[in-house]
Amino acid sequence: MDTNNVINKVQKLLNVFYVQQKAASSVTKCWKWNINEFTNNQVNHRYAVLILNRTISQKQEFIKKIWNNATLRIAVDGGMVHWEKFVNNLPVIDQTTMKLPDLITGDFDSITEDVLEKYKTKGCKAIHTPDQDHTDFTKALKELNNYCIDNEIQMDHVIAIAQSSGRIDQILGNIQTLYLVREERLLHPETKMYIMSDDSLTWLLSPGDHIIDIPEESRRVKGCWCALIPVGEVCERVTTNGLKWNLDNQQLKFGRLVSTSNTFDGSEQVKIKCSHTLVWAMEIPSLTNVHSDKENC
Ligand SMILES: Cc1ncc(C[n+]2csc(CCOP(=O)(O)OP(=O)(O)O)c2C)c(N)n1
Ligand SMILES: O=c1ccn([C@@H]2O[C@H](COP(=O)(O)O)[C@@H](O)[C@H]2O)c(=O)[nH]1
Repeated sequence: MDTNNVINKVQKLLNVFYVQQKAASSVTKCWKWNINEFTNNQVNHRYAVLILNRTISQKQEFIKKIWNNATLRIAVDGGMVHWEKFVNNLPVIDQTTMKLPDLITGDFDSITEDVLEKYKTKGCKAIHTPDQDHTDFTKALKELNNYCIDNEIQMDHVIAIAQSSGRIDQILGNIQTLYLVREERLLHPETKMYIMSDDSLTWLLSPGDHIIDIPEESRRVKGCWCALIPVGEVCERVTTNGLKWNLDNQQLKFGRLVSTSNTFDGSEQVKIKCSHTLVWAMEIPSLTNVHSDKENC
């Protein structure tokens, strides 16, 4: 075969590859979000829980269950101190039932030395992540991924327990971590990543179609909030179903329209089609005691 023939053949192969890639990327992706898989401890779902450096504000019963049923438990730096406080505040009989963290990670500038030593002695694995160009949260997810690869397991969900109060740099930094999970493939692409803050869950909606199962309580409790926020980029086109204030092929953009204080219309599912990435956040009242006085619909 002469050189021209070889070049022709390679070009044809490249064309086929290019057409296949284009076809694959033009297929709209559809994501199904069923948070009951971890909020209600449904069996057969693998998830990891991380405790970030904020007070744990969810109900004790909820945290006990989600923590003990997790496949992997990580305390991130000062998160370890909050976890210890949480356990010490439980009735004595419950304290012994709490599983230990599998990993304690971080640059260790917030955890106290005595707490770190105490849990190392109890057998928890401590991983020092000193890099100062990434947050301890981001680095903890890298360690989580290493753990999954080493142990040949794949998580369905990863839930980081934080708070949307206090330091605004940390609040936005945590959203940045959600973006890094996708952009830098910090986790397996099928693993869904959430931030749980007080009585809400936040996650990223990538361009495509999304079907979110709405827990019964979020539909029933009057004024349960949800939001669609174009944090990382302008979202040129958004269409929704299942919200009180639906969008119809509209643009979401800071300085123009941002969908905060939206709520559900009672449908079992919310459907969202978005051309660009959005931050989705929703209230799940039973996670905390704060809104227990809210009216039922
Ligand atoms: C451009 C730039 N800005 C800021 C920093 C500093 N920085 C970014 S992430 C990080 C580590 C933060 O650690 P974390 O434990 O997540 O938060 P802390 O409570 O220690 O502030 C630091 C110091 C940087 N490396 N580069
Ligand atoms: O106010 C805060 C402080 C921290 N976080 C998150 O927790 C981790 C660990 O924090 P350390 O201060 O290093 O213990 C940090 O990376 C943040 O993701 C927070 O959400 N709010």
